Amino acid sequence: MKDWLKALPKVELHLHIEGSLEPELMFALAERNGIALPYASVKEVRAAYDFSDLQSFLDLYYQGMAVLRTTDDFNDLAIDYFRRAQAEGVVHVELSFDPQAHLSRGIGFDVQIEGLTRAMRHAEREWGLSTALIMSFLRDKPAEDAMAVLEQAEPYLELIDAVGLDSAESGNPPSKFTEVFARAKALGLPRVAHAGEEGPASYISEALDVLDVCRIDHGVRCLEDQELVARLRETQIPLTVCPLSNVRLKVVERIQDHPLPALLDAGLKLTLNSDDPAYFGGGVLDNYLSCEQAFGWDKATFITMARNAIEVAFMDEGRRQVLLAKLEDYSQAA
Ligand code: HPA
Ligand SMILES: [Zn+2]
Repeated sequence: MKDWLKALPKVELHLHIEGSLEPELMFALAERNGIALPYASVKEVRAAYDFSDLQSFLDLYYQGMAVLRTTDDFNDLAIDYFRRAQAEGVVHVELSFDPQAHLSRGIGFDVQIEGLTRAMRHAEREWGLSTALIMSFLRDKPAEDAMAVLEQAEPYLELIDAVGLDSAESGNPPSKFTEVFARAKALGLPRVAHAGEEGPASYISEALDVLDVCRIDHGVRCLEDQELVARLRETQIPLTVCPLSNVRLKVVERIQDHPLPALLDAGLKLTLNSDDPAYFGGGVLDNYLSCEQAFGWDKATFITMARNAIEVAFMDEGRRQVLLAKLEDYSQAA
């Protein structure tokens, strides 16, 4: 099954590119930029990744990304991830980035976007990997800051496929960003948002009602509201679920306790993703494998997950048809 899951054409819809920074690259970039790290070794970094909740992770996530300073750094970060992703059978990646977390360190928007989009072009050329870019707003910062970033992004809108909402969820409801998301919509940008990871089910409803999102990142707490579950089933709004992330951030205690089987039983449109692979113990394939081990899902279930992701990805219709056909061929051979 491992080989079969590896060769299954998989799509990654929920990936924070800054969360793909492996300790080895963190050290290399720190040296290149003359930055001192608070760790003596790669081993020490990995040992520090013992999180009690989302905030304890975010503290290290923002600390780690401080090694990213130049266009080359952003390029190298994304190339490093794309190389690993394609090697584990990922055929399309939607990477989100957190411009505010870099602007606040004096790193220009142009530096970030030029580095990331150079890597995206390289991935398409070198590995035939298609990509999309999601610009995420930090929900624990004022909405005015997000609006300012959106304004700054306007010259680059051609390069941005959607906007998102991430960082500390509790106490930062989607409605805080009503105007920002309305502006993004007016600019023609599709919208997604993290909701129902640590925050309540009502944040998922709010993201749908107020931000008019087309996908929910995480969304696992929807099960606390059966009316919402019915709505998600009827509309087939996709959830980008990240099981290993949920274990590492103690949203659930063990993978066996994860609500994925209940979400599946409820008829929801689910996809499997990695979130922050360098911090949570693995990429997309590891997330698929952990579900196989925990829930014993059959091939048909994994094919459905992979197909869901292709169906709801931000990709052109030609590419979507190619990937659907590729998946169909693969499932026939199964
Ligand atoms: O898992 C996450 N949740 C919220 N914000 C984030 N930013 C990076 N990863 C995450
Ligand atoms: Zn996330």
